[in-house]
Amino acid sequence: MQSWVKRSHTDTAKRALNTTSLFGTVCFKVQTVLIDEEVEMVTHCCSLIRGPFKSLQLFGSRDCSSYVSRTRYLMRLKEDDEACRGALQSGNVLLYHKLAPLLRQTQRGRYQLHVLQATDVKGILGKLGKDEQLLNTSVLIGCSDSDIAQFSLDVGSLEKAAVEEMCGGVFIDLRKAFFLLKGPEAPLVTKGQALLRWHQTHAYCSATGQPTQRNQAGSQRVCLTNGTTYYPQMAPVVIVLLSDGRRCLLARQSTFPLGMYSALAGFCDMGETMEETLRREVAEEVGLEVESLQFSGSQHWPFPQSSFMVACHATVSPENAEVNLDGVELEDARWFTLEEIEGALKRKPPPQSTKGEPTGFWVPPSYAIANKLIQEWANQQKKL
Ligand SMILES: NC(=O)C1=CN([C@@H]2O[C@H](COP(=O)(O)OP(=O)(O)OC[C@H]3O[C@@H](n4cnc5c(N)ncnc54)[C@H](O)[C@@H]3O)[C@@H](O)[C@H]2O)C=CC1
Ligand SMILES: [Mg+2]
Repeated sequence: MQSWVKRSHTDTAKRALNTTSLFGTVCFKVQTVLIDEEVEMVTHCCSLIRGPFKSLQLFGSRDCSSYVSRTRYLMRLKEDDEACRGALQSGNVLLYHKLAPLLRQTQRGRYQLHVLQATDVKGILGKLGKDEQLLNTSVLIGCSDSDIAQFSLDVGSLEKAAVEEMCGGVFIDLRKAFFLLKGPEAPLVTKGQALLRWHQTHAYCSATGQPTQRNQAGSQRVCLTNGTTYYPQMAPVVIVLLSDGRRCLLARQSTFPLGMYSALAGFCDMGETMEETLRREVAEEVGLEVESLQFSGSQHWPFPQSSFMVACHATVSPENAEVNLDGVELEDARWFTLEEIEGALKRKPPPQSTKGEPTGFWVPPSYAIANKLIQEWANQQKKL
């Protein structure tokens, strides 16, 4: 049956499919990509190639999990500028203004990410008399559960209040936004910001001083003069909760909010393993020798720049648990009992305007991986 389909049309159909989002919206994309008289033929070709639209999936993904399909889809968008531009046209866009994300308040007063369609963004740009090309400066940050490519875009060149009014949202500083958002929205908003910030600070090659050019997805930049490729980077950090079997060690820097204590953390030196960093940081900051360690999890941490936090539990012997503080970085470090930790986990952070020491110490909020380490330690101790 396929023999009567002209090869050129089959190829055109394949190209059209390659510029669509993962599922759905095929008819729309075909119509935008092709001239009218080709649409019917191409639509038929599409069904021959992929089967009916409803079951259309790229990469033969009926056999794969949807996670694998989405991952492969994103991988291709990073490699294929044209496909990425196509995905952007029907994608979801998170707006930022000078790196502050756009949130909206629900009727119950809760804050959510304000996710816009690319067509809405174009409408806003048009109304504000800006070139639609600004949309093309978006960077790819993921793929939604409904298989729509997700992008982030900084509209810092537009008037903030005007965009807020048109969108019915508000741009909120990331530190606050991170605290207000729940579930997967928090890491998504930080990823979007981190990638935009990386592009804003890597416009030039550090070897030649010449401009670098990004790919459409924003997953890399290339120096036009010497061809060096730059990729977005995170600085690796080890964060560790020390235990002497009975108590855990928390510390504070003078720059922390009043009363907050956290796990020890430190940047990896060039060439170090995670284990070496952990051992060194503990020795440097509190003068203790680690006996054993156990990996717990990891987190991208956007403050003040992008860090890749690797979280571990570690033990020291109770006989050698006397803290010898490095006063340069830390203001205080103390051993805390399970009872004290349980109290701190329940305590809410004091309002920022609070003057003087709050009554009782508190620990980082749940979105910080330090909190997870502390929770894990407390749960473990309760079992003993
Ligand atoms: N998500 C979480 O739960 C927590 C995250 N953190 C984060 O961990 C990171 C590291 O913690 P610190 O105790 O401050 O590290 P640290 O103990 O290594 O000390 C910071 C110092 O290390 C030097 N340094 C070396 N490489 C650096 C790099 N790539 N970037 C910045 N400074 C570098 C600088 O002199 C800086 O003053 C911080 O960004 C902090 O925000 C800290 C505690 C909890
Ligand atoms: Mg440190």
